[in-house]
Amino acid sequence: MSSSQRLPTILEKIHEQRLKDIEQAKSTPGTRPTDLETLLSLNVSPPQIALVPRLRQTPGRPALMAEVKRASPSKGDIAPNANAAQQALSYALAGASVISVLTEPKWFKGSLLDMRLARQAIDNLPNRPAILRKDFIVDEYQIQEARLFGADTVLLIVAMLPIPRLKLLYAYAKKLEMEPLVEVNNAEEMKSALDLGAKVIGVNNRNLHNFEVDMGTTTRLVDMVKDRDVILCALSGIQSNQDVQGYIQQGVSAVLVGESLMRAPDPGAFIRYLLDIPEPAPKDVLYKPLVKVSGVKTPEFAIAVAEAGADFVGIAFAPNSRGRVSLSEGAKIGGAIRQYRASAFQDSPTSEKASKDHPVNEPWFALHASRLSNSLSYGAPLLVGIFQGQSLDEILEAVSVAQLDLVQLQGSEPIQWAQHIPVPVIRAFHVRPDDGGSLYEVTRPGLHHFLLFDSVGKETVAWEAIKNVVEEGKVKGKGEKLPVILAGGLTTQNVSEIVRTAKPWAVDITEAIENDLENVKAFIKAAKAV
Ligand SMILES: O=C(O)c1ccccc1NCC(=O)[C@H](O)[C@H](O)COP(=O)(O)O
Repeated sequence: MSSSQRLPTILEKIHEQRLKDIEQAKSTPGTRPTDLETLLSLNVSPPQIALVPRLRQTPGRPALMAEVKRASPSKGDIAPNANAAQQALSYALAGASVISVLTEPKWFKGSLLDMRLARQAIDNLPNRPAILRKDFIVDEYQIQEARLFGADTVLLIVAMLPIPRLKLLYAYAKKLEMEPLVEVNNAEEMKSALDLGAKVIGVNNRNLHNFEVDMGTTTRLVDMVKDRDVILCALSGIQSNQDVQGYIQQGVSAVLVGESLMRAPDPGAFIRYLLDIPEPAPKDVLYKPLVKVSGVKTPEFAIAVAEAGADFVGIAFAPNSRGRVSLSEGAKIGGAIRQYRASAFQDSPTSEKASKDHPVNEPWFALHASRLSNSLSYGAPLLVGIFQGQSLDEILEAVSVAQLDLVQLQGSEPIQWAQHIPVPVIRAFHVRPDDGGSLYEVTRPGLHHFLLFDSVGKETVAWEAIKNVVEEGKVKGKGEKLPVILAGGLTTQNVSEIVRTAKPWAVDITEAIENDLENVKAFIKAAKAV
């Protein structure tokens, strides 16, 4: 024990239970200490990020540690039906720097699986928050579990640990490249944390003897860390923007919020309120879709299509495609597009310097759609190679020979191939009118970058069948639907109406209309006339 005070009863009980849990896990085949050692040496633990720089990314406002907490000893059930992955994703998209996941099952109704799923839900974000295993850590074994289940850091509670044990656990966490959050509740514990060399110290406003929350607990300890290289966090009881503002004025750098976030009907909106982050502009408005013209067979026609305002030029390498091009024809079209782009780039005003800010977190498909839309600002189209039933080697050869900007896979290829192709991938799905909810796999983030919905045969794409999937792309509190490319049966006559109802990110006209440039121009005009 670190102080002469008796451990609070609930901590004693939790401590005792956690020791039993650890013993049981250690004696279970598959999770014995030697198993965990082997798993760590195999590098199967997900890659980690460093806590301190992640917490320092938000100059001008405190970093938020947003907690997944279904229940607690002091409050009983808080949000017993909460979904850890969904909660974590909404925290991450709203600007949390850390997702704290309570993994204690008995009093907090949490688990390591919760933490793993929370991690998976945010894994494809370009600037994901760090994952904190919030538990009662008394053994190195729990730190190993934390790493294997995707944590970037762990909590060490000074009140629970004799100083020599605290030192060993702190050193072990550092050995696994985790800077722990060290929790204190009074000046004596703060001194122990500082002596330890802790870089991230959290002051718990909750008195663990009687559960009373005194928001002044953090305030009284602020001076002890002044002028030190320590990130000070206020933990517990934070419910309002005024609470956060008060701590900022006192020099607190981070706040940890559990219960009030778990009770908020819209956690994203609540985070924006807590941190004074403005509401994002709604994106679900009518905007001009991008246009992809596919089936281009010659360099001359590719340039004419580019000049007509197409955003993508599609060339088909698929053997059974009507507009099939050979590798050498593809190379000539690729060369022409590169040349066209170089002259468009020279004519355009000097580009803005790339932003040095950290990337903003957006859902996977929205992120890639907005990045690509921004990259089109030079007015030159991107070249897409379309493949069906071909080997990965054939695809890679065509990417290199024709200098493709994107690859379109027509659907029968393994979904993981996107990981092996060095340019972004559009995945096509052929939709039958009765496909309804069977399209969930297509929206899996982290593999292909863009979704193209095509019809089966010559019909117009069955928009109604995929409407729900596209609408459900909306992430709670973010209000964005899935950006999709629509193809199949689109014509100059029907495209305006489809754009108005389906609001696709892009539309595709296939077969390049037998080199009918006037039709291509009319299609582009109709698609963009919203
Ligand atoms: O929350 C409890 O009742 C509790 C009881 C005993 C030990 C720990 C406990 N909570 C863990 C925490 O540190 C809080 O979950 C965390 O600081 C968030 O607090 P809040 O925002 O008040 O939910």
